[in-house]
This record gives sequence, C-alpha cells and structure tokens, in this order.
Amino acid sequence: YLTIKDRIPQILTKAIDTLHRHKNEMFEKHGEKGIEAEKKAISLLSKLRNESQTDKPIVPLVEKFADTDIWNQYLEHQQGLLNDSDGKPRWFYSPWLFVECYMYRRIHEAVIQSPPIDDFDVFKESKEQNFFESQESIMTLCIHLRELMQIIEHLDENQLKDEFFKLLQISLWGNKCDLSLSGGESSSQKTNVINSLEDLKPFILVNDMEHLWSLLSNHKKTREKASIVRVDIVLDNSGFELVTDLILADFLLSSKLATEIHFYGKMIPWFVSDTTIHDFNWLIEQVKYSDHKWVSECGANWENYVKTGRWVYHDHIFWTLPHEFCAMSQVAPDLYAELQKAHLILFKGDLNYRKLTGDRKWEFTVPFYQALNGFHPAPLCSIRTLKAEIQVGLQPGQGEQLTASEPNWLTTGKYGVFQFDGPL
Ligand SMILES: O=P(O)(O)OC[C@H]1O[C@](O)(CO)[C@@H](O)[C@@H]1O
Ligand SMILES: [Mn+2]
Repeated sequence: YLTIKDRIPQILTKAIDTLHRHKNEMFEKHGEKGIEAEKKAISLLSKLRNESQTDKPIVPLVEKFADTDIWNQYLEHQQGLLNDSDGKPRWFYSPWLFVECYMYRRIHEAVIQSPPIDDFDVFKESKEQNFFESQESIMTLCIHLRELMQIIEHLDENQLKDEFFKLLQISLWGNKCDLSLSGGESSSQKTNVINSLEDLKPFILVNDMEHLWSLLSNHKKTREKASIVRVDIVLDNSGFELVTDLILADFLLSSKLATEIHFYGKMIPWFVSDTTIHDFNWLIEQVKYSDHKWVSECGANWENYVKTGRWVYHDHIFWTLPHEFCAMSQVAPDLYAELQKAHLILFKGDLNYRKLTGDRKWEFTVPFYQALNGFHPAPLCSIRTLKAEIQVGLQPGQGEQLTASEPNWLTTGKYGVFQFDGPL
C-alpha cells in the first residue's frame, strides 16, 4: 500500500523532473525532435502517475519489445485470478510484486515510445549521484582490497576465511543503499563500513556464511588444476552496493576460491537503482580513472577481468519480468540452464528475495528450501537486508520477538540475512 500510494508517485514525479532538466541536452543532441520526444515521454509518465493514483485498471503494454507478449500474457493470468469475470486487475487491488514491476516496465514503455530519446535512463543521474556521494567509503574499500592482495598468498586458512567473511558482510550491508525504498532520494554510504562490521553482526538474523566457506574451500582443495569453479552473482543496486559486489568478486578470484564470476544485471532501468550493463561499465570506468593510485588499480584489474573473460556479464529479460523464480525453468529455460552451470549463486538484495520466495506471507519458521518452491538450479545464497515483509527460515519465536520489540524490523533495512540452500 505504501509503495503504490507514496513511493510510486514520488518516483514518477522525480522521473518527470529529470526529463525536464535534460531538455536542453536533448535539443542539442536531436534538435526539435528531441524536444518533442521529451514532451511525449513526460505526458506518458504523467498519464501513468494519474492511472496509478486513481486506481485505474492495469492495461496491457502496447509498444513492441522483447518481453511485451510475455507481460501481456501475465496480465491475462492475473485477470484470470480475479473472481469477478469482467473485473480488471487494478493498481491498489493486485499483488504488490506484480504492480511494482509493472510500474517500472511502463516507465520503460514511455521512454521507448518516445524516439529518438528511447535509450534515456531516467534513473541514471540518481545512480551516479549515489556513486559520487559514496566516494570516501569506496576509496576505503578499494584500499583495503589492494592491501589484502599484497598479503593474500601468505594468509593461512583461518585468515583467508576471516577476510572472506568480512567482504561478504560488506556486500550484505552494501544492500542498504537502494533508491526505490527511499522513493529515489539519495541513500549513499558515508561511514567506514569495515569498522562497523562487528557492531552490525547482531543484526544478521540468518547467518549461513560458514556453508559458503565450506562449499568454496572444498572446491578449492579438491579441484583439478585446469578445472573451473564458477560463482554467479545476481546483481542488485548500482553505485556503492555494486562496488562491494565487485570487491567480493575480485577477492574470490584472487583467493582462488573461484576461477570465474558471472554477473547478471537488468536489461532496462529497474527499481530506480538496479544495475544495467551501462551502469556496470560506467562504474568500472569511474573507479579506473580515480586519482588515487590504488583505487584506479582496482578499476584496471576489473576491466581486465572482463576483457579476459574471468568476469562475464549476462543480460536476460527474465530479471525484469514480474515472475517469481520458481517459474524460471518454464519461462526462461535458457537462463535456468545457465545458472545450473554455477557452483554457487549469490542473489543480492530484497527484490531477489521476494522473487525467490514468491513474495508470499510465509510463516517465519518455514524452511527456505520450501519457500523456494522447486527453484534449485545450483547451491544458492540470498544476501539481503530486509525491506519487505517476507522472511523465512527463522528460529521459533524469533520473528515474534522482533515484532514485539521493533514493529518495523522487516522493512527498515537494519537487519540482514545470508540464507543458503543446497546440499551441505
Ligand atoms: O534494491 P533492493 O534491495 O532489491 O530493494 C528494493 C526494495 O525496495 C522496494 O522497492 C520498496 O518498495 C521493495 O519493493 C523492494 O523489495
Ligand atoms: Mn534494487
């Protein structure tokens, strides 16, 4: 209710304002046609805002795009779920996950209906701002990584495990910084997160980090010389969070816990801050051109991993569909088959958790395995701070206790989980 009532209008208003402010740039690039296109996109977004605020029916997509038919089929499926046979799904009377995804897909539709500005990312500015505002933390993390690289060969098992756990936790708390929860308002990282890790530990409600370590360190011990250990990361937000993920990915290679990292991002701008291929490349470039020698070395290494294929970035339209992940093997069998090649899949963030668990009102004690509802492409782990009212796999009484002491514990991003599924 809060998302549809407050966040969506706020995000749309911000998108409209962004288009307004780029008017001159569009004129310089495309002349009068650019101005016309900007006007058209604005009017489509205003219409969208009005539809949502007045609880209009959710209408099919009209503009042809790779996923238009799948979306419209899904809409029909939603309609089929309504008891009332000629009732249409509406903004305030449909599943949250579906409506929220639909809103971002309609923003994209407004933009692709407005050539020549059809590649404009209305959230790009906010994502870049998040990166620049987190500069100091990013620098601290990159320097930490470079220092680690110089001694990594000399670390014993326990020390390596400690470092692995540190970088996992940094990537977890990096997930606090998304922009859709704050309605697109700035949410950057300003404190030194490395020093806060010990204080934050009590807020990790499910902590399966040990499983991740035993899985990867066993592969490292038992693998043949030229064989592959592949870790896949389903990315969430660009900016600070993406830096924490790339640092973890760099460490996995340097520590030889993995030999290949595969990343998955979004094909269209999504939930304000989610990473697209453009954001991914832009961020690596930014880090590479840092004035600080060690920071820029990180960027150069990352670019090199991409060039040499040790880091692989994948696009797939499935990630911006409204479907829960248990539908993946049906809806996107090629993607499911790709994920099956991983030795471990890390799912970053809250939206991925909602899709892993089908965004259902599960009992807190339901096992994660059960909530995954048949989605087991490979051993997987959700790394997520809690921003939505879904949590499974807790100890009996744990959820109730939290509710009694902190009514908003599920939605503030203060708590986090490392939740693992796979053979032990
Ligand atoms: O970037 P994350 O961690 O997926 O968080 C996004 C979350 O913010 C919200 O958009 C807020 O409504 C949730 O729907 C979503 O789960
Ligand atoms: Mn996100």
